Amino acid sequence: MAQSKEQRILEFVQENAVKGDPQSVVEHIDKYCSQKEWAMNVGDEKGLILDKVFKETNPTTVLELGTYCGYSAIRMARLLKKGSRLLTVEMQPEHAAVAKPMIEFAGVQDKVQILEGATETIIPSLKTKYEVDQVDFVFIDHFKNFYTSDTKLLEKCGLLKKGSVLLADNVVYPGAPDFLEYVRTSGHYDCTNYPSHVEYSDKLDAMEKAVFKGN
Ligand SMILES: O=C(NCCCCCn1ccc2cnccc21)c1cc(-c2ccc(F)cc2)cc(O)c1O
Ligand SMILES: [Mg+2]
Repeated sequence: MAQSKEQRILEFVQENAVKGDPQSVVEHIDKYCSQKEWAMNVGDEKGLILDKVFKETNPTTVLELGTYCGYSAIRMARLLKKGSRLLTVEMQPEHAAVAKPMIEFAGVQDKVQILEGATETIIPSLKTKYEVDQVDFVFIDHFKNFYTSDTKLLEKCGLLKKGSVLLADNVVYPGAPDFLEYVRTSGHYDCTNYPSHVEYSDKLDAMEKAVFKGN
């Protein structure tokens, strides 16, 4: 079976990065995807925005929608305080199959749990099956047309508390116009836009922070 791009990224990391060093793994994924093959990691430019917002939030329970190769999960896990955990949802098995060894190579497997499946089935099971009470930080980076429905689902399932932070990637490109419309007009969120660029590109993009104001 021919190797996938995602498997090539993993191999490059395993052969060049420092095992157990999440920063080294992040740097090597960026190196490969900026110099060899483009891939849809949040990347180094938007990654610095993710770091900043994550540090400001200092979350205990983190949810990520869209794992891909594990880049943003590793980027966040390297900043997680002791006793905190990150749950990341990935619907595509071939991506989860790369993210798992990537997360293990980075040495953050004890903080990160990959949940394989669709968000619409996993989100309603977080409280019962994964012992989640509420989430402090949600990084949204999966199908762009799922951002709004999954945000509403998080609300409905009582997973958000006053101050919970949603940070959404790609709100300009590929774009999530209905999500922007919803969080900016629903009255339930305080929103901030962070202009940036598509990973490893000069195309314009942005991230949107939406802080839940409580029910
Ligand atoms: O499509 C993107 N991401 C989504 C990947 C698929 C998610 C699948 N998935 C995972 C969990 C899950 C749960 N439920 C349902 C589906 C689920 C994406 C694309 C670009 C991009 C593409 C072309 C271009 F020319 C420029 C930019 C850039 C990004 O940063 C992106 O994030
Ligand atoms: Mg993205």
